[in-house]
Amino acid sequence: MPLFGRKKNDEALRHVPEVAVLPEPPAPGPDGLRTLDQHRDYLLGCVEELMPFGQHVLDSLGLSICEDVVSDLDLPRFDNSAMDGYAVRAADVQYATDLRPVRLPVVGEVPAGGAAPHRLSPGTVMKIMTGAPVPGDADAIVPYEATDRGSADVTVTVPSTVGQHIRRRGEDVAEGETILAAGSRIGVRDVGLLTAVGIDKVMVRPRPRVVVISTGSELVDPGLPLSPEQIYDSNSYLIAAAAKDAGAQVFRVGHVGDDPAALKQLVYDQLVRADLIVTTGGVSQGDYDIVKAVLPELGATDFAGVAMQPGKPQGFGLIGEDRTPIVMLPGNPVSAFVSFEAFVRPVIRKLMGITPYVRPGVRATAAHAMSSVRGRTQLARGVVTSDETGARSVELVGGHGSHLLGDLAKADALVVLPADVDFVAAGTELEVWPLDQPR
Ligand SMILES: Nc1nc2c(c(=O)[nH]1)N[C@H]1C(S)=C(S)[C@@H](COP(=O)(O)OP(=O)(O)OC[C@H]3O[C@@H](n4cnc5c(N)ncnc54)[C@H](O)[C@@H]3O)O[C@H]1N2
Ligand code: MOO
Repeated sequence: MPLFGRKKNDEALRHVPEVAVLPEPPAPGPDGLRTLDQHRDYLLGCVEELMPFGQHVLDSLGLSICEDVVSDLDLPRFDNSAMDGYAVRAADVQYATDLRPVRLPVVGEVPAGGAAPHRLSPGTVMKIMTGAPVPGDADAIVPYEATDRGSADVTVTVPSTVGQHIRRRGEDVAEGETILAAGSRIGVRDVGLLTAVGIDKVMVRPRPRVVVISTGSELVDPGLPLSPEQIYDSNSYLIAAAAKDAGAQVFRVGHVGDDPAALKQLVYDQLVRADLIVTTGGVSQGDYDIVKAVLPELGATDFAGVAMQPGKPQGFGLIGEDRTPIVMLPGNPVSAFVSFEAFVRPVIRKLMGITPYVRPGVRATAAHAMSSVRGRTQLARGVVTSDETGARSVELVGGHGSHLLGDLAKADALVVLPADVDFVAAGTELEVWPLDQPR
């Protein structure tokens, strides 16, 4: 059943937009496969950053800003007190001690938010609260603790120096200063700074709306009973969680059975709210691998073998009237996850304008010998440890099987075993992709 009010008919579903043409895909190697880097770069070349728009500053957390932000204000805005106490002329109290206290009349009071008098006469003081503007000609603040806290007169028993406990106008941020450069990602502390200079909206690239669909007639939603031949749909949750972690606004549609018409209708229905669609399953050689069969009817698609393990069968397309990108991942759960890290996360980062699109890996030495498959970049699951000097080593968790979700959950990194080796000796330096690093 269609999920949205948009009118649909068979005619629309039969229509493959004429504009839907993909750029020339990378040529496969002699083994018929393209490399991981070639495939990722191809996908990145097929998608564009989302258009920026003005967003409330709190909703912009984690998003990429598309303008330089210049402060219209000095911070602090005016000279103000760092202490509750008395605004004084430092010269009047520079020699005050317990033995030689200085007594001065209190001629007024400045609360935070109160206007400061233009002038403090010599030989007088004013009560002042933290954050209140410093009266003209006052050049030091005497905290309550250095006085008898008097109201009409005050006795000062500690000497003061010029500038003491005064926060100077513009000493933190100067008017005209660039506080955030275009292309930066807005962090928690940026939200504090932006609002401190009075900015409530910023131009940012939005969170991509990512629709996640899993395919397979064997799938059942978690929480429901299973018959003996069924399994729970974990992929749609795993990929939805990963997309959320990457910064997307996720719509987890859930699973659809191996029914071509139902899949086509479902994907078509979702186009209205998708900046990116991610499916899992149905891209291999099986008799029921319907994604591969159906998606070309909705736009231009590219199904290819990538020289990686897991994650060899991959699909991509630009579908529907808006040429919405769709990434079609293999169904084995570890394959789907690894493919997400290799291809979908960079695509999401590009849509969001977050650079680098590909998160850089780190180096770690192999803690033990590792076997691999020559001709395929292996993305094995590993655990990284660091010694007291910060040097990292990595050991593998579990086997290479792309069904080993338990092992995947124990891992905290993907270990890149290069395509040109079938064996890695202990102590070899390897690239690893940390999984639990900040977005
Ligand atoms: N004759 C060949 N068979 C297969 C090949 C091949 O080259 N020739 N490639 C294998 C590889 S590698 C992979 S990866 C898989 C990919 O297959 P599909 O993308 O078509 O995925 P499915 O067949 O739908 O499922 C594979 C596997 O994963 C389980 N699965 C699927 N969806 C979910 C889900 N949402 N939650 C949990 N588990 C899921 C499914 O039950 C299967 O066990 O093809 C190989 N075969
Ligand atoms: O290449 Mo498949 O993705 O190993 O399991």
